[in-house]
Amino acid sequence: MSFETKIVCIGAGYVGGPTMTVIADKCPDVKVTVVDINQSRIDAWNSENLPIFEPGLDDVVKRARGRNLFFSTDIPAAIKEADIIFVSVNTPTKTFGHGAGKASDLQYWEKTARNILEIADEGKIIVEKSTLPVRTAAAMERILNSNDKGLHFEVLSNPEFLAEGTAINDLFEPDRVLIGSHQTESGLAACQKLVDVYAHWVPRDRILTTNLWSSELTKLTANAFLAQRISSINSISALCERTGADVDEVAYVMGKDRRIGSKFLKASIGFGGSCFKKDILNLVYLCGYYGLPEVAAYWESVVKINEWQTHRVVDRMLETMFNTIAGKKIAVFGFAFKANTGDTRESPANLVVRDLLAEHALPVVTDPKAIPDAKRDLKDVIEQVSFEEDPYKAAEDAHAVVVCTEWKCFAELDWKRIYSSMAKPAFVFDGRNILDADALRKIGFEVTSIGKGKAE
Ligand SMILES: NC(=O)c1ccc[n+]([C@@H]2O[C@H](COP(=O)([O-])OP(=O)(O)OC[C@H]3O[C@@H](n4cnc5c(N)ncnc54)[C@H](O)[C@@H]3O)[C@@H](O)[C@H]2O)c1
Ligand SMILES: O=c1ccn([C@@H]2O[C@H](COP(=O)(O)OP(=O)(O)O[C@H]3O[C@H](CO)[C@@H](O)[C@H](O)[C@H]3O)[C@@H](O)[C@H]2O)c(=O)[nH]1
Repeated sequence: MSFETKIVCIGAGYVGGPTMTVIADKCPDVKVTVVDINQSRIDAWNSENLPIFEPGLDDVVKRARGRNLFFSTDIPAAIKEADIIFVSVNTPTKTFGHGAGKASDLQYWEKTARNILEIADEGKIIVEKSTLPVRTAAAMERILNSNDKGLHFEVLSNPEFLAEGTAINDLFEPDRVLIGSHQTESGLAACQKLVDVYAHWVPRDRILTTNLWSSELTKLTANAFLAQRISSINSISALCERTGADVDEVAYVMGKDRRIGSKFLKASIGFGGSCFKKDILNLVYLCGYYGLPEVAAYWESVVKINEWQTHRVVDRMLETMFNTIAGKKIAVFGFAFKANTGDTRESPANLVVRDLLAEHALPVVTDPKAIPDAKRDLKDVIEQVSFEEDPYKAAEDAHAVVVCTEWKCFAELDWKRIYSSMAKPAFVFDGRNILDADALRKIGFEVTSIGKGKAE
């Protein structure tokens, strides 16, 4: 079958895989090829065992794969035939040199630009799908348009707003799709081509177009605002614990004010994931770079409060468990950074486990999806941590259970059974406020929740 439009996506990760799968599903007239340098990732995308766990993803891949959706490591062939190239490679925080610990590491990004330049023999539309510092498109254009083949590349910014665990739904029904372009004739024409792709299923009034820099900056800002809400409520959770206020009640009532809204006000042991911390630190770096130290400090505090909140978990454990947890088995319920994903990148559970080890406790990690990634993340301390698929076994003889991930299955466990197998007194630290604390107390547990002080 010949396709009118050919899309290629470089980078078959958490973003490239699901976004391209949905584009292929919704646009049967478009050929979509997802390429990656990682052979085993591509093999997994072509198998029954996809490389990432995302509810609903398997069915959509099955519908489109082999029809108009292809996964390949043949990057040159894909680049050659593409009209539109999405770049969705990783853009982690730089760990070396200038800007280390804050700035984006753009080496993977630049490599793809040079790869495209080397292989392409006609001009193409290049779409930034990765999250990037504002004004990256200018660098991309300089590299691409430095060719001596007389080719013109138009760069668009089309940041992705999906959240892991709900990616398929977020992609099927996005709040908005954002496309940034130059406001020139060729920029606007390229923008229209991408609008036409999304218009296959996204209502036109939800496809928003802006200039390139607004689009790039909006992505960083959206993540910073979401994370800021979590740090704000988490900071208040500490005050609730001292005063007898209940953070869930405070958040609920505040959220009823439509100007505030109810979402992203769930107090927790802190936000995790590959994006929030990285993107805020990038914003902090950019503010410094553009001579705005006060703005940088404002956003950096969001990350600082988050780390503080996670460290408070073991502090509170010590306070409650007679100032020592040395030699005590502690069951860590959940290692994924949030529910419904096996992703553990920047998971607060990682920090909790390390704090437990610093106190010479004996952590046992259980998680329905994330044990393989947990083992990878804890490689350096693997001898001191146990892993257990079965949460009941993880809790056997434990002095405490600490809930680190909001998996619904943890709330549905038989907590009487857990209580009977634990050392006494049996402590529960609910780092996500997902358990019925009163019911647990009736069983006999000593329960500590986030942002809930002693009544009266
Ligand atoms: N994970 C999310 O939920 C999410 C959501 C929105 C935006 N983002 C952004 O999207 C980007 C990708 O994130 P991700 O979570 O999908 O990362 P990821 O690490 O899961 O995937 C990136 C992929 O790019 C591949 N890659 C790197 N260099 C390459 C090259 N030169 N050629 C071909 N392939 C190459 C890697 O092998 C990897 O498979 C990041 O900028 C991230 O900030 C992520
Ligand atoms: O009220 C809340 C909401 C979330 N979280 C935690 O915050 C983290 C991030 O959650 P979420 O935003 O749902 O997941 P991500 O997949 O990290 O998605 C964020 O990061 C993506 C990458 O840039 C963006 O595309 C998404 O819009 C943005 O929500 C997780 O640890 C959650 O447990 C809370 O503690 N309280």
